[in-house]
Amino acid sequence: MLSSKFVQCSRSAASRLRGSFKNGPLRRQSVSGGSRRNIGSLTSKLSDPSKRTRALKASILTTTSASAAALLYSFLDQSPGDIKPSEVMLHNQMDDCWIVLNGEVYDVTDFLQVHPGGAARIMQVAGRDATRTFYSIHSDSTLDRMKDSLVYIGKLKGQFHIEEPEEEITLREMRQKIPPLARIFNLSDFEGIAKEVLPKGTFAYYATGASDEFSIRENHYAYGRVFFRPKVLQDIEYDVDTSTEFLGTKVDLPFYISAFAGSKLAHPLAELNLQAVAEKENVMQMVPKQCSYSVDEFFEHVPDTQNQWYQYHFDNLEELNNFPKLIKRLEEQPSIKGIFVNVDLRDIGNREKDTRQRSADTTVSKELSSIVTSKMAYAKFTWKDVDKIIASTHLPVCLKGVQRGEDVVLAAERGVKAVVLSNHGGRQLDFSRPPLEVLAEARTMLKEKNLEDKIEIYLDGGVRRGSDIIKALCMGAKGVGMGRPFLYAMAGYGEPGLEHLVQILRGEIQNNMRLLGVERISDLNESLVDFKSLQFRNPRANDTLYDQGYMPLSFPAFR
Ligand code: HEM
Ligand SMILES: Cc1cc2nc3c(=O)[nH]c(=O)nc-3n(C[C@H](O)[C@H](O)[C@H](O)COP(=O)(O)O)c2cc1C
Repeated sequence: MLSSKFVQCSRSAASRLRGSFKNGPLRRQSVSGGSRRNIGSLTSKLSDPSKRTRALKASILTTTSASAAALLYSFLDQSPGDIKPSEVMLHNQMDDCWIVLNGEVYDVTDFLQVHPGGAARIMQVAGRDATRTFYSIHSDSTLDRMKDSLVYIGKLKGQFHIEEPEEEITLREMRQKIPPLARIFNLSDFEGIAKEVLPKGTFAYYATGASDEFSIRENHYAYGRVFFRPKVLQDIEYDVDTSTEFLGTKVDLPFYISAFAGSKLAHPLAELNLQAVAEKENVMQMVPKQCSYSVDEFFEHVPDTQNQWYQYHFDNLEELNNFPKLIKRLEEQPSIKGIFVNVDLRDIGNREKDTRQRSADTTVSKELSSIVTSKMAYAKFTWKDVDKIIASTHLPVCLKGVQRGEDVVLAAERGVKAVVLSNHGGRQLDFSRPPLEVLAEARTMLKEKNLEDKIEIYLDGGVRRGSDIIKALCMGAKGVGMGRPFLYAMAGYGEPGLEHLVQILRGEIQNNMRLLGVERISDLNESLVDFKSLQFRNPRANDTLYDQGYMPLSFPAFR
């Protein structure tokens, strides 16, 4: 029998948002209660002499007029509840930064240095009302969770005059003309639409690779170097079976929704959209650490019967030390069938497209454009830590971001249950090889050591067609992950877009299987592909005459 929780969750993400949350609908939280609670400690922070000096110094740096200085002095004495927008606007520097959230003014100067999204993101709204920007990215619980890291200044008096930016007006108009889903034939179509309906900055954040973006392109081109060797005249039914097992869990399709930050920029319901579609289609969802909802908020909406993995990475040593606590929480969550820990994040990749776009934003000062996002010192994380994690849980422990055959062998020898061959969608080390190439290498090395059955191999990056998925499975992958296609589909069309994406891939996979002459996923094998050219990387020489003459395939037209 279905539990009431299951019934609740089988509805669409949107209907759930309208009122079925156990603790009331997700909405902006009024911070007034919380901020009052914090006033004691915050006032004491303000009365901290070093903070006063810093505020004073910053104001002298940022203001030149005597009246502005007078304003500052008056602030030092004032009680919360009467800070004018004009005053907030004075605090818009790295060493003196205020923002407004839900009508409350916060000093975030110190927080800038530790903000997981980097200082530059906050500086784009320094001295301004950040509410809209903040909630377009963060979960409703983030503010409550992090309040102790901010210094509360007081209540805003009046409002900021906010003009709707021109870009937003244009995007709204584009959305009114968006092609119907019936005109979306493939995953690239979603990308073409997302480019037109997302703010430039958001699209750049999604689309960016690292440096010169060789890896991001090669991820995809590698699939173009593998061709099929179909078997004809096979005794197969038309109704082919696309189901398979991931780490012993039955799923209906051989791909999964990979983990990615920033879903809320694509759609307000963010990961709940993904969860709803994954549940409906019995597709594996890898839940990201950087989810738009807290762990408890999110799992409240996940039925016990759903299949999910959890992705985690260690921003700092504290997170590594606290991991056993999180593992306990994940073990209590029946939907979680595996933990995937990133091993490709010793530093953040040089994501130039994203950085360049931000620097082009006229609202960002020159000084700011030189600040690179998220220059974080990720925690040192070694094979010994992997051993400890494996020993601490009964959940399968898996590694995401492995990039050479030798490391797959090491992982198998140590009891890691699965690896994802991935270069983070080309966002980390440029010129790291396409995962499809690493797959071929890893399979050979595992075979040599008789370790083939000890570990499952998944891969992600550049997968855009059902045929890509089939090729990877033929070459020995257990399943294939995708990131950007889901973000793009969600950005244009929300949950129906995601549903459409799954249907497109299902159709392509079934079609390919029939034409290859196989009935089941387990029938896919190396004899069905010719990958002799896989190693012949040719990062497409610029054949400009040819390129100009070639008529490219086009995206759907706007109405
Ligand atoms: C409005 C200004 C802000 C912007 C534009 C912004 C942007 C971002 C972005 C883009 C990320 C994701 C980082 C990544 O993908 O690598 C992030 C993460 C994060 N930010 Fe902010 N942020 C802002 C203000 C704040 C404030 C005021 C807080 C604290 C109250 C905060 C707390 C966090 C936390 C905890 C994370 C880690 C992910 C999470 O747990 O949600 N941010 N931020
Ligand atoms: C915008 C964006 C954010 C991402 N954030 C994360 C993340 O937080 N954790 C993670 O393990 N991988 C993250 N990834 C990488 C994806 O999990 C996946 O490896 C990659 O998207 C696969 O390439 P594809 O986008 O070409 O399918 C992110 C990818 C994108 C595009």
